[in-house]
Order: sequence, then structure tokens, then C-alpha cells
Amino acid sequence: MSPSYVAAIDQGTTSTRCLLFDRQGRMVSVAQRQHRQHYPRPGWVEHDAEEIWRLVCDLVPLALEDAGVTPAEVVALGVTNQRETTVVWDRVTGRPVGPAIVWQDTRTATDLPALTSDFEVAELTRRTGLPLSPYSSGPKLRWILDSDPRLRERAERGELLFGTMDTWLVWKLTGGLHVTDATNASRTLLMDLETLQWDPELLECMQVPAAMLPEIRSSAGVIGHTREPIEGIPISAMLGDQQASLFGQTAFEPGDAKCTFGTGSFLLMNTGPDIVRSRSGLITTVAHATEGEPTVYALEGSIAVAGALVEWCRTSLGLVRSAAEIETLARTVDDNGGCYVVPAFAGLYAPYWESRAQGIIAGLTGYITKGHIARAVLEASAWQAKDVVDAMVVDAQVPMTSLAVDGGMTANNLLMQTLADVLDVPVIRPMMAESVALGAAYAAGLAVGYWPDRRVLKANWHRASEWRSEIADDERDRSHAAWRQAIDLSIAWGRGRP
Ligand SMILES: Nc1ncnc2c1ncn2[C@@H]1O[C@H](COP(=O)(O)OP(=O)(O)O)[C@@H](O)[C@H]1O
Ligand SMILES: O=P(O)(O)OC[C@H](O)CO
Repeated sequence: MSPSYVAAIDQGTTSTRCLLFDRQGRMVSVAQRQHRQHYPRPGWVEHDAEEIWRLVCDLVPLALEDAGVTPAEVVALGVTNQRETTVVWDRVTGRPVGPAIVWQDTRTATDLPALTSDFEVAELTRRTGLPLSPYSSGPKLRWILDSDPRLRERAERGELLFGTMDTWLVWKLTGGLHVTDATNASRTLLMDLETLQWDPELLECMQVPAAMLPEIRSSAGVIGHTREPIEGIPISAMLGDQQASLFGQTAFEPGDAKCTFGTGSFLLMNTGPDIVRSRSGLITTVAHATEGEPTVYALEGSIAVAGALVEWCRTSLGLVRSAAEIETLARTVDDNGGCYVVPAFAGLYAPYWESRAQGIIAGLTGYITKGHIARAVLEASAWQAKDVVDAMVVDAQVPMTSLAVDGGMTANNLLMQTLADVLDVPVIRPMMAESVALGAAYAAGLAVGYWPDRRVLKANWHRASEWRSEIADDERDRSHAAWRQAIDLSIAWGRGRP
């Protein structure tokens, strides 16, 4: 029998990857490239959707070539993506009408209250599981249509199409299929969580013409076949990246959770077929929707800035030359020296949802060195996760007994130890850190029968490292109180500004 593989395209915030996996869930090839980040004004973040498509065109053949795999040996392709990032393009020419507005972008923060004139925010949240926030795609799409009346007219005539990155890429890959999946659609503020359909009242509230919306499909099942950059590969999964990593961590049972530490960090807990409504500032989202099975939902704590803060230290401050160096620098000191960094670059997401909050560095004295700041930078990711875990425990009404982690930042052992210290539960990193791509490949492979069932996938999961708390309760409590004070300052600073 000739070998066969499953491919995944992981279109992330900072880079795009194409990976190939074998039946044991081992990565046999990875091709990866970064794309440009554009910050045209404070709070604005944009990507060039054409640039990202060109990268996909380069990366897919490269991943196959590197592994010596022929297209015929690729039995399925899963597409996973940064969620919420919004693209509008011309149905005929296929050209975007402007830059993609990235999920972190806060340009709509001041318009949000006006969006709900006919609609109670509570009802919006009840239907969608989302807070009214610039994070979602709906406000971004409305902003694009409001920015030029001609665009709105063209959208109403069906000449323009909307999509998140999954939709954009599948449209390009298939030569014109305009679809999304329920996980991505659940991030728009336009889909009803129960019916998994676009909600006409929500569309009216966001002033989005139905003619430009993609069809909402299941997350797994053959959607179509690729025409470019390689012809004939079945696309059999589409999943938002955080839902994909939940799947890749084989978090199939209610109560299973994971946290991915990449540009942002995202803690998701599978809640099974139940739509659990958060009272603590979490999102309710679709974990995956598989044809013929009940929809699986999740509670999510989204944190906008995690690795992005390390990246900012590298590119904007020149504090380190590589992301990994932040650990070396942080290890030059024993503690944070009383310094706290709140990276509210996109306001604060879960569980605070303060779109006007701004970043601060608190506790500066002449004693503070670069090392203390590096430590505070890493601790910010751990404390943000702690606040989300606390909210999750209240909402899900189950204790968190351990936390599975993945993503680029989990290479940082000091951060992983700090995380175990502040959460006071074991933090577990699997052998396969590329859970996002693996999850998309798993969903795609299951859909075409490459893997017979989820049990087999569980057997592929192997623990690589585990960290346990090494600090006393009173030390944790003291530092947590200081962190919460810094959060309050960040919110007050943002609110107090014009
Ligand atoms: N050793 C490290 N320590 C701290 N942060 C790191 C380390 N390695 C990578 N990162 C951060 O992780 C992020 C990249 O992770 P990745 O999972 O590839 O992100 P994404 O999918 O969001 O593009 C970057 O923001 C980078 O700064
Ligand atoms: O691409 P990532 O890993 O930064 O994930 C971004 C999230 O999907 C945004 O919701």
C-alpha cells in the first residue's frame, strides 16, 4: 500500500504554515512563512489577503516537495485560520476591496454602542454567545461597508463577498466556493448559536447585506476539491484555529480544556452539546459541528496579547533579538521586582471586555532592570490565563485539575513554570506542539475515513513535559492582588482618556 498523508493549512496571525501528517499524527513536513503586519494608525491592525494567498500558493507545493510526497498521496486537506479577521472582495475579479481588518483591530470601539440602537446587548450575547466588542467580524464588516457608500451598494447587489480567512482561502483554493464553517461563523456576531444560521435580525443590527455572506457548513465533511495551487485534493475540514487546537489536543469530552499560547492566548473548554452561557466574561462558541452528530460547544477565554507582547519587546523596544531570548533575560533576576505589565494593546478581552483599556507598566523604580521587565512580560501571560481559568471554573462548575497547553510560547519553560505556579494545577505540554494544524488534519482525515475514529487519535497524544506549582499560596495571592490592581489601572487609564 502506498503511503498517504493528510495536509493542513494553518493560516495564523503572524504566519502561514502548510503541514503534512501521517497516520500516527506525526508531522512529516512543515513549510512556514510570515506575512507583514500593518499598523496604519493606533489601534488599527491590517493584513494583505492577497499576500497571504500567495504564501499559500508557495507553501503547499513546498511542504509536499520537502517530504517527497506526490499530490495523489494527500488524501485530505484541512484549513484552519486566525478567526474574526475580515476580508471583503470582488466576486468577479477576486480582488480584495481593501486590507483585511485583523481580529486585534480596535477601530470600531467607539462605534459599538451605536450598533445596538434597536437591539439589547444582552439579546445579542444570548443569540451569539459573544460580547459586543470590536474583536468580532460583524463590526469590522460594518466598518468596511460604512467607509464607502459605493461598497455598501455593491455588497447589496451581491457583487462583493465577505469572508474570514477560512472563507477567503477556500474560495481561492477551489476557484469560487463561498463557504465558511460554524466555528468561524460563531465569531461574527451574525450567527445564531442554536440554529447555526445567519440571523436576519443580527444582520440588520450590523447592517450587513445577506447577499455577501458565505454558506455556513459543517466543520468536517468534504467541502470541495482544490483547483490551485495543486489540483484535486479534497478539502474536508474547516475550523477556526483555537477550535482546531482543542481537537488536536483530543479534547473530545465535556470538561476537556486546552490553552494555546501564540500571538494571543485562548483557553477553550469542551462543554459537549450544551450551550453554557457565561456569567463571568467568557465567550460561548462552537467547538465543532460534524455532519450527523450533535454540535459540540465550548466556553472560551480569549486573551488578545500573549506572544505579541514578546514580539513587541523584540521589534518595537529592541529588548531582545529573538523571542526565545526573553527567557534568558528573565532568568537574570529572581522575581519581577514589583513590576507588572498589562498588555492591553487591543483593549482587554476576557474576562474584562474593556475595549478602551490601554497597556501600562506599573511598579517602576530605579531598581527595575530589563530582566524584571522581561519577567513581568512573561508573567502577564500567566496572570491573564489565571483570570480566565477562574472565570471558567465558575461558569463550567467543574474544577480544573490540569491544563494542556500548546502554541509557540510553550517553548518557554520559565513561562510554563510560572503558569503552573499561578494556576496551581499541573501544566502539560504534549509532544506535538502544532495542535492547531494537527486538529485541522484530524478533522479532515476523520471525514474521509483516513482515521477510523477519535479513539485512535487519543492514542497518538503523548505527554512531553509537565510543570507543577512551586510557590506558596500566600505568595500567589499577594502577586495576584497586585496584578488585579494593575488591571484596574489599565482600565481606568483607558476610560479617563478622550
Ligand atoms: N521561546 C519563546 N518565548 C516567548 N514567546 C515566544 C517564544 N517563541 C515564540 N514566542 C512567541 O509566540 C508567538 C508565535 O507563536 P505561534 O503559535 O506561531 O503564533 P500564531 O499562530 O499566533 O502566529 C510569537 O508572538 C512569539 O513572540
Ligand atoms: O492565529 P492565532 O494563533 O494568533 O489565533 C488568533 C485567534 O484565532 C483570534 O481569535
